[in-house]
Amino acid sequence: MNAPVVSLRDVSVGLGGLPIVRGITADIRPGEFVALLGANGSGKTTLLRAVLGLVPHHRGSIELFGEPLDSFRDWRRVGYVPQHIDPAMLNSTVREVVGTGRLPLRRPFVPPGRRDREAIARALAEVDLADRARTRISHLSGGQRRRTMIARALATDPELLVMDEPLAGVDLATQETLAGLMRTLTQARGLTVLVVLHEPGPFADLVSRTLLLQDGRLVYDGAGFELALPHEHHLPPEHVSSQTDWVPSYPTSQDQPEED
Ligand SMILES: Nc1ncnc2c1ncn2[C@@H]1O[C@H](COP(=O)(O)OP(=O)(O)OP(=O)(O)O)[C@@H](O)[C@H]1O
Repeated sequence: MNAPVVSLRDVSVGLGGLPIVRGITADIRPGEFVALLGANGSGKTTLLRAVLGLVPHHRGSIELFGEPLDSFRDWRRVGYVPQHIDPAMLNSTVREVVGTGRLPLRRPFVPPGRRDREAIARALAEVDLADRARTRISHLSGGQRRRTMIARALATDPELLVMDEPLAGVDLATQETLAGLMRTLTQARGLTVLVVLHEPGPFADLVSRTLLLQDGRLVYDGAGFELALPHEHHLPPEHVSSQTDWVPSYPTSQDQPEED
């Protein structure tokens, strides 16, 4: 069996002094299309950001492509589609934004080379935005902005695509377009996908596996979308994180010196 693309062992994340993600253990293998589901505030985005090293985990271990996250440097292999486009990008053109996806492969302040331009053109063509390359982001529809960010994530030819709620805030027709796009991309590129979704929508057919979070804990890990009411625990007890001994590794109010 192939080595996992993402390996999580007893991963816990705390934010602002509160435990947000609690004792997650899961492997994501090459070619899987994994949906991370859960109610608002269940910790989906936080877990995604921990996998990308954007927030620290306080317990457990994370590996990408068999490499511990701390020493992982090959970010070319990972494409990230955040939920929101950075407002600082609104004045930039589609091509410029997609070009920022090449930064893991470029030297700072050096203009894009031939390979960069080819990769950007390929990514734009794949998301059907080649004719919008010079358009400013502020002039795009919601669906076009999503496709721009997907192209940006594809610009390094990643093996793992991580997406945060790509279906949120766009109409059903756009959701279906995005699902069709993902179907083509996963087949053409053999991508492994980890995607946060609120509900399956048009992605349901694509998803090969669902991880369901409830209050930061993994309460379901199974095939497809045959769900799984959020309050039900579907994992055998030994796989469900209890996390009774969770201790934040940063100062709490009890650690503060008392004021006179
Ligand atoms: N920087 C932070 N400091 C403190 N708490 C935070 C911080 N960021 C997020 N949280 C809290 O962590 C919890 C989980 O947030 P997270 O965004 O991971 O959930 P989610 O499952 O992605 O939710 P949603 O579906 O609403 O996006 C929420 O209660 C949120 O308020």
